[in-house]
Amino acid sequence: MFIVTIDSGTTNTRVRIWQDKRIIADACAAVGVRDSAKSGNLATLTAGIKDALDRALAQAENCTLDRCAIVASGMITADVGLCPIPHLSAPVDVEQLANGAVARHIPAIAPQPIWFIPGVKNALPQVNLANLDMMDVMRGEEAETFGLLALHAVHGPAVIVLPGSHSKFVKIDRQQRIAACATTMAGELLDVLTHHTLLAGSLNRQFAARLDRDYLLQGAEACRHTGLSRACFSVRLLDLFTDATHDQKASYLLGVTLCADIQAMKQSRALALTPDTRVVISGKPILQQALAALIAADPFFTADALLVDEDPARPLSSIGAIAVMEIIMRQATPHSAAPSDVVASGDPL
Ligand SMILES: O=C(O)C(=O)C[C@@H](O)[C@H](O)CO
Repeated sequence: MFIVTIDSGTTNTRVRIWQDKRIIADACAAVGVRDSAKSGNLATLTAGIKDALDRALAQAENCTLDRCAIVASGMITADVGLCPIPHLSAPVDVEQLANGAVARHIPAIAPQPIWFIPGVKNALPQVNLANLDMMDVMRGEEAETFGLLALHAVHGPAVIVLPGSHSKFVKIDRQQRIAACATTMAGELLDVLTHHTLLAGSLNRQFAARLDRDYLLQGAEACRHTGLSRACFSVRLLDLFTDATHDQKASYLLGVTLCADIQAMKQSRALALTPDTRVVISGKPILQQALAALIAADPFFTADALLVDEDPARPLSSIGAIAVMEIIMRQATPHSAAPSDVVASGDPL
């Protein structure tokens, strides 16, 4: 039996084919829900996923589509995705995630149903301005979270940090459930500032290759003291009036943006962090090191953060999706696709 995992976000989709817990083929497509949101239909997204699936299948020896179970996670289950599913309300464990998965026939992609994993939201009966800070959502990171828990000896209570375009801070409770999360737009912010503002000139349109800890901490301090916007402009001043290197300027900007992340994590009423809460950081090494350095320098925290390595052979999103798929296959859940579940790519959203 082969398992195909489809990890589809806002701009990119990755298809991997697995056999015996090993990736035997993979392909990427520059499509995501941004395409369907822009066009108002699913044609580009569907065609991109199908193309990536075909390319992956062409690499996979002895594997044909009819021998595959297919499982998908990410923004693909959002209102502008291939299979809109409401978020499950936290707390959610991996079994509940599997029970909430929906099978849907999408003949333009595969003859068999695709299992879609729902996202997770914080439990809040009604959202208003007074409690907005307690609300949060994720789609895709729930699979990554359970992937991380499957691979590493992390026991709740803990907060798992998944840095990305949207950084997620995911609270795990004692029962190894997702209890709540908080999202920031640190990755997108850093990307926009580095590539699409005046700072692009000061930073040569590049992120830091190596972390300069002093500049990181100074950037964070400036953000705390003068606010995000002024601290960002200080990168230009470093460029105009000092001989700071590229890595120093880029580390400073990293400190500015991540300072706001640490603040979000500490202030979140949904995460309810205490000084001794275990913080576990995944993601790119430079982001891990930067967040760990900011936590080490922050008197609020009494414990060092734990860094977990990313293994390209065992991507968290796929490991989590496979854990969900294995539960589905074990249970042989009867709620497979009804005829009304059939989606055609030309359907309007
Ligand atoms: O659930 C939604 O609708 C989101 O917008 C969540 C988004 O932040 C993703 O988690 C990014 O990966």
